[in-house]
Amino acid sequence: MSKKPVRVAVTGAAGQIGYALLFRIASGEMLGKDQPVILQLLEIPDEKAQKALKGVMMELEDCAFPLLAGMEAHSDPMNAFKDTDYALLVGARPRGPGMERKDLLAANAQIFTAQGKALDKVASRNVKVLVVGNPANTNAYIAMKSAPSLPRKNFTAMLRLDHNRALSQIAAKTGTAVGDIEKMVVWGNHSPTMYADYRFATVNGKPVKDMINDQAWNKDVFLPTVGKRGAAIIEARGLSSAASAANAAIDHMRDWALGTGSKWVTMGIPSDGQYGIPKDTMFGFPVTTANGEYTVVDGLPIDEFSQERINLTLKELQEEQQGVAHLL
Ligand SMILES: NC(=O)C1=CN([C@@H]2O[C@H](COP(=O)(O)OP(=O)(O)OC[C@H]3O[C@@H](n4cnc5c(N)ncnc54)[C@H](O)[C@@H]3O)[C@@H](O)[C@H]2O)C=CC1
Ligand SMILES: O=C([O-])CC(=O)C(=O)O
Repeated sequence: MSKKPVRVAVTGAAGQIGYALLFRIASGEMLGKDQPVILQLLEIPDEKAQKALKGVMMELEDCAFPLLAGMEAHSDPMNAFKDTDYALLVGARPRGPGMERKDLLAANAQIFTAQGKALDKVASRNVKVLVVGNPANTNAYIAMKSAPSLPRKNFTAMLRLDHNRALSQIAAKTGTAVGDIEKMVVWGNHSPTMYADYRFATVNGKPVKDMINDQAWNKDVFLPTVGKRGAAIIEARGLSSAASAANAAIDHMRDWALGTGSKWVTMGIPSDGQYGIPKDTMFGFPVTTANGEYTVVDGLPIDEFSQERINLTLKELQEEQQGVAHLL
């Protein structure tokens, strides 16, 4: 017997990440090739955005995806999030000319407060929320704080693109296959302060750290390359990462829903105090997942260099949180 459809809400559905994301969700790449989905798509109440969304929906129709059990266009989160099982919050206000980080934070705080409240009221009590829109960690924190009746653990931020970027850089450096690398970690904020950490990584069981054995490369090449990759893509493409961001969102949700076994992945999740990160800070941690739940890989040794990097990204996140505290 075929499975009951699940409801997947996507915000910013007519944007460039949306265009790279929706077709893959509808084809079963996120939740499995046997899981029908109903897409509940949210765009701003603007004629041009809603018209563009209709165009994307026409294309989704034209794919005749067997797993696409329904599709809705919305301009109000209270409708878009009704009974939703999964919510991918992609839509956000991008940084415009002359905008400071705090202006961006304030503009997005309004969006994510409203969306958190709507999720709180109308979503499934088991909803799995992934925030992609930047600043992703703080937006996820705001949504979580605005949804007090939902479990905190339901709210996550996307660090998976950083994780995947780190894997590719290590594969290139060591001349190995991406798929053979295990135990990569990216700590902290989705921003250039993130700490991509390959101290525990292995390739076919061999330690990557020993294969590279070059702390100067780690500090001066690897970390800046991964940390500033988003800016490098913008510089090259004239547009920010979209297909790779959508791919990371699929990876994040698929692993959360379907399980990783013993494989480590990075998720931005509200801290329970692990590694000295204050409770509720939306922080990138190594996790494994099973039965729809994630578990932090705890107790890893943190050396002096790593502690410094973790402190730096934590400080930035705390400043972002303080910047929006008056709005919550
Ligand atoms: N966490 C991560 O790793 C990454 C995050 N991003 C972020 O993802 C976000 C989306 O990127 P793109 O799709 O390239 O941008 P985009 O500008 O192409 O699309 C964003 C869409 O969101 C819509 N939108 C804005 N406010 C909304 C709201 N309140 N409700 C519903 N829809 C709303 C806009 O109308 C637009 O269609 C940006 O904030 C970007 O910085 C991008 C790449 C990686
Ligand atoms: O840098 C940006 O604006 C987009 C982004 O988050 C990324 O590519 O990591």
